[in-house]
Amino acid sequence: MLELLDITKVYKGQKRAVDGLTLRLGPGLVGLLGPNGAGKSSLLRIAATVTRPTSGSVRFDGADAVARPDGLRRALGYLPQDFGVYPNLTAVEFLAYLAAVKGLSARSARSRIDELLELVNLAHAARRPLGGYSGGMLRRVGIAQTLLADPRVVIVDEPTAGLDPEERVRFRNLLSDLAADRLVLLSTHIVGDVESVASRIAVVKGGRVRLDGPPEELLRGVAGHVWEATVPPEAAAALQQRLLTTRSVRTPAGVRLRVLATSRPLADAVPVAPDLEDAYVGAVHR
Ligand SMILES: Nc1ncnc2c1ncn2[C@@H]1O[C@H](COP(=O)(O)OP(=O)(O)OP(=O)(O)O)[C@@H](O)[C@H]1O
Repeated sequence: MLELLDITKVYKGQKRAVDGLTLRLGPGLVGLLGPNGAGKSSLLRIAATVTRPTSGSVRFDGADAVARPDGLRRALGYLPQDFGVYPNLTAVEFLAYLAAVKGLSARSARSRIDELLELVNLAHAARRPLGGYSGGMLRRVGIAQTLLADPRVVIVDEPTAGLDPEERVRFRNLLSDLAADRLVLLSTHIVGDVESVASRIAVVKGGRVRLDGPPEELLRGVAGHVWEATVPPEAAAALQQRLLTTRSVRTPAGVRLRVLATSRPLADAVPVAPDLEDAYVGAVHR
């Protein structure tokens, strides 16, 4: 459906933000996971036809979406990282304004907006000015906005930034529902945002894909390589320097280190089942 082929983005006088990256995407929730500065936003802006790649191509249903972006734009809902609202408008007024910008007729926009505010659980606040909304509510307005034209592709850039844990869960579930019959491409630097909901995760660093596949496959990749050992607190810092540590927790018995290693890293280390955080850290530090 959406193909990002050998994409490179070089900003003026800057290093490469995206470096020969290829992703072929179909329906489902795809998590683009990577540390700050990995190139996620740059890639999503290119996928959303907001920015052109320096080289490489974007194809939507086989057609060139760089030279002729209109087809993709019609099928697309995009929530940028820096999504802003007009604080004096109510949710209904703001969405009606955006619907008009998108060229939707006032009548179809009206019923669609009611539907969407219901979907994102904002019907109760529909007629309140956005200036009084919480961060989580504004993110949900942002999501509602992406869905105005019933898009086949939804691209959301770090939508959970600034949300509290409860809002995060609600948001994750909403995106997961949306992905039942469309492509939802979501960027984040938090493994928990995509764990349990993504059908596919691509780990990006330095503008390249370091790891890509369904979560189960990512877990299989580190199976047998994750270990835990409890070490004396005074030894922990040096060991963390030497070993690839995915977690360290202070316990009454000492510091419990979780370590990625192909063979037993410490005499009393025991093998443990991997989780996605292990796979992510492994991919980013490889
Ligand atoms: N408009 C721009 N002009 C110059 N450099 C840019 C621009 N946008 C991004 N960069 C640089 O490109 C690199 C990748 O940035 P990008 O925002 O795509 O990464 P990211 O993974 O989304 O990170 P973050 O989560 O911090 O937004 C960074 O080094 C960034 O400083």
